[in-house]
Amino acid sequence: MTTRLAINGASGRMGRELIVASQARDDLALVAAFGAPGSGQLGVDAGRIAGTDELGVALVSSETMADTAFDVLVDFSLPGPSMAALAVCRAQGAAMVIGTTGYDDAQQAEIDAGADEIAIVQAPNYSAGVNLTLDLVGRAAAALGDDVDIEIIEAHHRHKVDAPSGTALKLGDVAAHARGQNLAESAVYTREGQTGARPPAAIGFATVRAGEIVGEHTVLFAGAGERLEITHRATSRQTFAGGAMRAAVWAADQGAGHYGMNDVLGLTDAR
Ligand SMILES: NC(=O)C1=CN([C@@H]2O[C@H](COP(=O)(O)OP(=O)(O)OC[C@H]3O[C@@H](n4cnc5c(N)ncnc54)[C@H](OP(=O)(O)O)[C@@H]3O)[C@@H](O)[C@H]2O)C=CC1
Ligand SMILES: O=C(O)C1=N[C@H](C(=O)O)C[C@H](O)C1
Repeated sequence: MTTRLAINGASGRMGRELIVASQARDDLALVAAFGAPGSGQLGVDAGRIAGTDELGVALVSSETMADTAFDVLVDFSLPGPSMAALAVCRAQGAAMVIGTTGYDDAQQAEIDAGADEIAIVQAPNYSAGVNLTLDLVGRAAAALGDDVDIEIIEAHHRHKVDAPSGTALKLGDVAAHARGQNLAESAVYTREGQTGARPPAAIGFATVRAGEIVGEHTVLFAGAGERLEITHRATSRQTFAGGAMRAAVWAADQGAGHYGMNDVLGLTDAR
């Protein structure tokens, strides 16, 4: 069976990669490409936007989303626009694959509520490598316990608008959970001036924004006389796009629920 796929944020960095990745699968048919209402690329063929052959699907304003039928919507846009997309998916009973990061608590609560009605896959990172990294970090944090200091360092391109990255926050959440801590109570997002000594249970975050770095994450476990570092480096956005396409096909077959990439990949411990 072919899944009818719609993409929100289709002319963005990830949107263009999603268009390309959708063409590599014969179980997906791209039926709609949505962009910002004011985009100068409205009306342009999605294939042309992505640098491939014409696909016969033009970029249209996301304000028209409710007029189009699809089985699954893949959203890599911004938190605000993805909330509007969520409302359309709920109204249509379509599944949603959420790649967008940077939600506030109220927006995340709306996503959680939406998952009572439709299948939602939400992951801050759709690469298989990062999802295995989450598993490894959970195991390392549990094994090393309170004897080590945990710091998370992430680096991304200069265009990224949210910090720390969604992946860094998820890594922190997994590490905190594995040590019986709550990330909200342990996280240290900034340090400047007379900070005082490091609280032992702190989970620190450091953010780099530079050039065109696709996405790099290191979790540092520093103890007495040794240091363990677990690093993932994405070198192409195709790794995210391919994973999101896999999630889209999977989501189309699921009942209502809030799923992660661990469910799509069949991993039990990773998120
Ligand atoms: N989960 C994962 O694996 C990954 C997640 N991400 C996340 O995906 C998101 C997008 O990243 P990226 O592609 O780099 O960002 P971009 O800014 O390149 O893309 C976002 C797109 O959303 C569009 N947009 C803005 N407003 C609307 C609207 N109202 N309706 C529809 N589309 C709209 C923008 O259009 P315009 O430019 O015309 O304003 C733009 O094309 C980020 O949150 C990022 O963190 C990124 C990579 C991997
Ligand atoms: O904005 C990006 O580019 C990325 N965002 C995601 C995040 O916030 O974790 C995933 C990836 O690292 C790229």
